[in-house]
Formats: sequence, structure tokens, C-alpha cells
Amino acid sequence: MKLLVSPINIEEAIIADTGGADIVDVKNPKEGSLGANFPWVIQAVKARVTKPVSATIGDFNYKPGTASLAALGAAAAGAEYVKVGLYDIQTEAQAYEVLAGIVKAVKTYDRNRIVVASGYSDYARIGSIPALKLPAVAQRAGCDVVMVDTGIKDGKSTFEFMGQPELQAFVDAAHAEGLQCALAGSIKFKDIPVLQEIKPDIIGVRGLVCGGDRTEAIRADLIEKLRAMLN
Ligand SMILES: O=C[C@H](O)COP(=O)(O)O
Repeated sequence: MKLLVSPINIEEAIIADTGGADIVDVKNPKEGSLGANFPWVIQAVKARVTKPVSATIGDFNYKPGTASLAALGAAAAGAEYVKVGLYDIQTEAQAYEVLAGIVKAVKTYDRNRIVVASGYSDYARIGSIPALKLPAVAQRAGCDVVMVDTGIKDGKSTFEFMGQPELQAFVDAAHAEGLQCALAGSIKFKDIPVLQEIKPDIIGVRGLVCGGDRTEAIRADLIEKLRAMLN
């Protein structure tokens, strides 16, 4: 499993990089679960880290044009992984239109860039499309990775909304579609053995490596501890 760590600034990005993250995922929690950071922050991180850079473009509603333009911005700023949250999206048709626009914008710019379609494990409480509907639509739209994160960051974990069988079904559906799969959402150290059974390709964390409070700064010792558990 690759380790994706989500820093909010250059200092945290360097700690994530040197601590053992495989993917440095720039985001801005002030603007939501998958809130977008500024292009100059993505550019600065890209210039300083050795690992592939990911950038979130926001928790989106049904705005395919806005989403595709934001995705191009993230790619142009240097993100190898461009990650969108399908937040206020209820249907497969809406999800497809948003994702297809993003894929076209990003892959026309550079066909080697990776598009990540993120749904939410707590889809029922936020009223978004169920996660299990996403692998097929993400594949049809030309995405590379499908994931779930929590939409509301109140400390409740993805495991509280999708049990192991449902998460396993999500990972298996992604793989059956030829996609990689990422799982995130207030993952705790105690969840790692279960994740090693479920076998997503990527796990995403922030709060865990901030000592439990994702508004605090990322700590090198906690990334190193997590890295050692994954090796
Ligand atoms: O993409 C991963 C997220 O940033 C996970 O954040 P979290 O572990 O604080 O829920």
C-alpha cells in the first residue's frame, strides 16, 4: 500500500516527503475535506519534494466546467495526481459529466497525469452519491484512481460509515474496473491491520500523523511510525 499524506503548506510537505510518504497530497482543510490550496503552494511543494505531488481541487457540486478548469490549474501547477471530491453530486450522470470534463482537461494537458475521483464514505449523511456506484462511472470517464474519504471531518472514521465488507467490495469493484483504489478518512493506527487485509493501493492520512487533531501540524515521528507499520 502506498502512503498518501496531506500537508497544507511547504513545511509540512517536506516533513511528509522525508518521513516516508509515497505521495504528497497538497490540500487546504479550511475549504473542506478536499479543499483546494493555492497554485503557488502546489508549485512551491512541487519544487521542494522528491515524491509525486497530488492536489485536491475541492468538494464539488455539479459544476463540470468549474471543476475541469480547477483540474487544469492543479495540473499546470505541477500536480501529478489531480483529486476531485464528488460532494454535492447525487447521480451517476452528474458524476460522469464532472469526471469526464476533468479527465479531458488534465489528460489533454499531459496524458501521464493521474485523475483521482473521490467519493465519501459518509455519503448517506452528506447526501452524495453512494461510494459503490463510483468505480464504474470513474472508469467510464477515464479516471485512474477511485477513492473514499470522509466528507465531514468531525473525527468519525470511514470505518464507522462503511464496514470492512463494504470497503472490500469498493476496493474489489475498483480493481475489477482496472482502477487503483485509495481509502482515507480519519484512519487510526488500529485500522492498519484491517487495511492490510482489504488491500487498497493507497491509504490517505492527515489527522493520524498530526497526533489525532488534523488542525495541528504534521509530525515526522508519526509518519515514520506509520511508514514502519506499512513496510
Ligand atoms: O486524503 C487524505 C485525507 O487528507 C485524510 O485526512 P484525515 O486522515 O485527517 O481524515
